[in-house]
Amino acid sequence: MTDARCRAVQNANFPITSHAMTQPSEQSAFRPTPQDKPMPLAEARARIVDAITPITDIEQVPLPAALHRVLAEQVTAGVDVPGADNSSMDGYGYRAADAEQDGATLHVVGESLAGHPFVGRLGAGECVRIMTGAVVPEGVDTVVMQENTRAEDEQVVIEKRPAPGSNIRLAGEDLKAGATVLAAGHYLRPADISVLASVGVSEVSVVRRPKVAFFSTGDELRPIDGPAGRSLAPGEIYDSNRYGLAALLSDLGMEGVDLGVVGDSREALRDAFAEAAAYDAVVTSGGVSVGAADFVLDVLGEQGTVDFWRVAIKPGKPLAFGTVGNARFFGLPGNPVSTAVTFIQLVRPALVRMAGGVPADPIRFALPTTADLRKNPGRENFLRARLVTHAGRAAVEPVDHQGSGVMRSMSRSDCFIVLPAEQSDVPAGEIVPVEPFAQTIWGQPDE
Ligand SMILES: Nc1nc2c(c(=O)[nH]1)N[C@H]1C(S)=C(S)[C@@H](COP(=O)(O)OP(=O)(O)OC[C@H]3O[C@@H](n4cnc5c(N)ncnc54)[C@H](O)[C@@H]3O)O[C@H]1N2
Ligand code: MOO
Repeated sequence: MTDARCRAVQNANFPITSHAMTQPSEQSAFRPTPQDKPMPLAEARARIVDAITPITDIEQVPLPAALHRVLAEQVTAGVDVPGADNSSMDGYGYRAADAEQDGATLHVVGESLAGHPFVGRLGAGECVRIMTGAVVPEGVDTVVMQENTRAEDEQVVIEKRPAPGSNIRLAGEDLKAGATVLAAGHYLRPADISVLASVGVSEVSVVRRPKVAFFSTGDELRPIDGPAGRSLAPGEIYDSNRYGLAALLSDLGMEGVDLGVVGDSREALRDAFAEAAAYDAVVTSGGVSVGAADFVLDVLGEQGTVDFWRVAIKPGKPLAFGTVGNARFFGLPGNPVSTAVTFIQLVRPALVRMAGGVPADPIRFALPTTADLRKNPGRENFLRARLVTHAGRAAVEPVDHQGSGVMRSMSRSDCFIVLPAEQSDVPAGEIVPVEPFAQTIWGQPDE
């Protein structure tokens, strides 16, 4: 294929969701070449997220099972929260007009407890003992906290008056009946479960979880649960990526479907692609570079479609994105750190959108690096690093070994140092952009 043809297809912004694109056809003959410039990460991310169609299948689940799911429909409040004006303090409720100065004495005519309201109306010079959360009786407009009073038999002396209207939480001040509690697309966190319970919701409609098939490719790979007692043959390595991918998917709340290890042959890959095509998404590791045994891109072209190949990041350059059947396809590079970085940067936002959610923009902040950083201009770099306190100030410390095969560099880190594509070496002490691993992944719809 000529460069010109590649360029034309890459720039055509073709509708990736169209039926034609999901069938092996002449269009699927599109193959990017290593002469094409890798795509900048921001463009790849926008392109992938735009290409994702959110799942619209709905499931009804009891509220306690809705944690970490995405609301499929907006929830409207059926009641006011709180349901009635109530006290925010244990103390005495009275009419401000009856206590014009400190030291005013009022007659205690009853009690209002949470769950046991005072029945009746307050007369002049009267007050009720009232507890936190108890309904404010008719006529009461102010509550004084108990510590600022002195009880004397049936009377109470208000030693220090609060401002009129104090310590009363108004009906509906949190939510009014009829108001939107949470919008469709809201990712449910523990506080949301509590808010939904506060309006009496016992069941919610949530989006079906994406089913994501994953497999690793490579003749050298040995599953960790292979024949007991057999040691690794020469050239074999344990298949760590598949387990890492399973964990990343599970962490994101996806339903992962493990299709195992697929050998480095076109036939084996064709079978695996055919099986994977039935899912919502497919994530693979390995076989996407230019090596003699790298067939993933070829088979993707034959059995599905290639949208783009190669992203200008390090690690993670030879990523392939496309479709296979109705599934979105993410062919991640095999070097373990590259697999993890591309999953975090590109697959994760795509799956959040597929799950009906809103991918949050990555959070980055600026910190000085404690060590020199090596960097060749060309690709955006994701160095693995730790947040530290250095000479009494927050700083970021890169880990020693930054090779894309050194997975311990990720496991010992808690953040990336993100160096822009055009950046060259950075001396210790310079301020660099830092992206923490632990950050909000699920944004929220406008509510
Ligand atoms: N001539 C070129 N060679 C390479 C290029 C290039 O541009 N030109 N790119 C390099 C980059 S960058 C990466 S990343 C790798 C990616 O290659 P593949 O996706 O084809 O990955 P493999 O060759 O299959 O494997 C790479 C490496 O990772 C190990 N691996 C693979 N799968 C697993 C697994 N499931 N668990 C653990 N380790 C795995 C594999 O054994 C290799 O060591 O290509 C560079 N080459
Ligand atoms: O850029 Mo590759 O993905 O690290 O070795």
